[in-house]
Amino acid sequence: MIRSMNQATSEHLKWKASEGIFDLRDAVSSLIASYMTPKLICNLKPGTQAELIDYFKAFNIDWFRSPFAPSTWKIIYKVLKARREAMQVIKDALKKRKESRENHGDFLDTLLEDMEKEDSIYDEASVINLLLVIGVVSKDTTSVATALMVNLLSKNPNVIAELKREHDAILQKREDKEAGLSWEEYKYNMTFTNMVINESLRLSNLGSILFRKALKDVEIKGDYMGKLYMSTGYTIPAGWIVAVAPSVVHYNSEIYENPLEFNPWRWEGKDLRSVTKTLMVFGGGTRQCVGADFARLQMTVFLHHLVTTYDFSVVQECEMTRTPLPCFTKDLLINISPKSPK
Ligand code: HEM
Repeated sequence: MIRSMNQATSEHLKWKASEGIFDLRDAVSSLIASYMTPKLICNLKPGTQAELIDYFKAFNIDWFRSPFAPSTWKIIYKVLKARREAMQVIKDALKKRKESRENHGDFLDTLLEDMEKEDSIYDEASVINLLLVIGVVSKDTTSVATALMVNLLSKNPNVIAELKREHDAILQKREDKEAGLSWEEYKYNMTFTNMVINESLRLSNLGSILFRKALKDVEIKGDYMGKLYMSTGYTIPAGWIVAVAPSVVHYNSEIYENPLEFNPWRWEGKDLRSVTKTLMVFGGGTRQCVGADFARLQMTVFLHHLVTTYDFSVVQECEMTRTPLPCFTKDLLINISPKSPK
C-alpha cells in the first residue's frame, strides 16, 4: 500500500504544481480514489475503472453542506445517481468474478473467499455495500483530515520548519535516492510527524459523535471524573444509547493545557499511535475506525512530499460547519511550487 500511496501522491502533487491554485481536499480525494479503486477491484476494463473512480468521487458527503438551498437537491440527486451506478459496476464485477473463479489478489477476492465460508457474515449485498463504503469513506475522511492539517500548518511556520528538518534528515539517510518513502522510515523516523498528525486530529474532531448501547446497567460513580464533572453518581440503564462527544475530552483544559492551541510538542514522549481515553479521534473501545492506520499513513506520505519537494502558500483558508458532520463551507485553496535550491 505505501508504494501505491507514495507514487500517486508524488505524481498528483507534481501535476498540481504545474496547474496553479488548487483545492487540496479535492486533490487528496482524487489521488486516493486513483490507487484505492484498483485495490478494491483490480481487473476492471480501464474505461470502467475510470467510471468507478468518478462515481466514488461523486458519491461524497458534500450534500450535507446546506440543507435548505435548492442546489442541495441537485447534489443529492447526483450523489444518489453516483451510488446507484457505482453499485451496478461492483455488482457486475462480483458476478463475473464468481463465474470465472479467477483469483486476482484484490479486496473483492478476500470478501468472496470469506463469503463462501459457512459462518460468513457476508452475502452479496453486504459485499457490494462494503466495497462501496470503503471506496467512498477512504477518500472523504482522509482528504478532510489532510486539508485541516495543512490549514493548521500554514499558520504555524515553526511546525513546518521542524517537519522539514525531520523529513530532510530521512532523505539524507536514504541510500537509494530514487526509492520512495519506505515502511521503516515511516515507522521509526517520524516522531514529530506523528505528533503533528495527533495534534491536528485532536483539534479537528472529525468523529463528532460516537454511539454506544449499554448492554447492562452501567453505574457511573460520583467521583469517576473528579469533582470537576459531577458530584453524585448515576446509572445508565441497560438498553439506553449513549452519545459520546470526543470533543469534550479533546478540548478539556484539565487534559490538554491551552486546548485550542495547535501545539504538536505537547505529544512529546507520549504514546503516539494508540487510541486512548484522552484521544478518541478514531473512536474508542474495541470497535474503532478500521481505516485509522490507512489515514495516518496517507497523511504522512502527503506531508513527506509536501515539505521535502515544495514550498506552499494558502490562497484561501478552509471554513467548516458541523451539522453535526464536519463539512467545508470554504475549501482550502493552495499553491505549490518546487522548492527553490538552497
Ligand atoms: C482521519 C480520518 C478518519 C477519521 C477521523 C475516522 C474516524 C472514525 C470514527 C470516530 C469512527 C467511529 C469509531 C467508533 O465508533 O468508536 C470510525 C469508524 C469507521 N471508519 Fe473511520 N475515520 C477515518 C478514516 C477512515 C478510513 C480511511 C476508512 C476506510 C479505509 C474508514 C472506515 C471506517 C469504518 C468502516 C468505520 C466503522 C467501523 C465499525 O463500526 O466497525 N475510516 N471512523
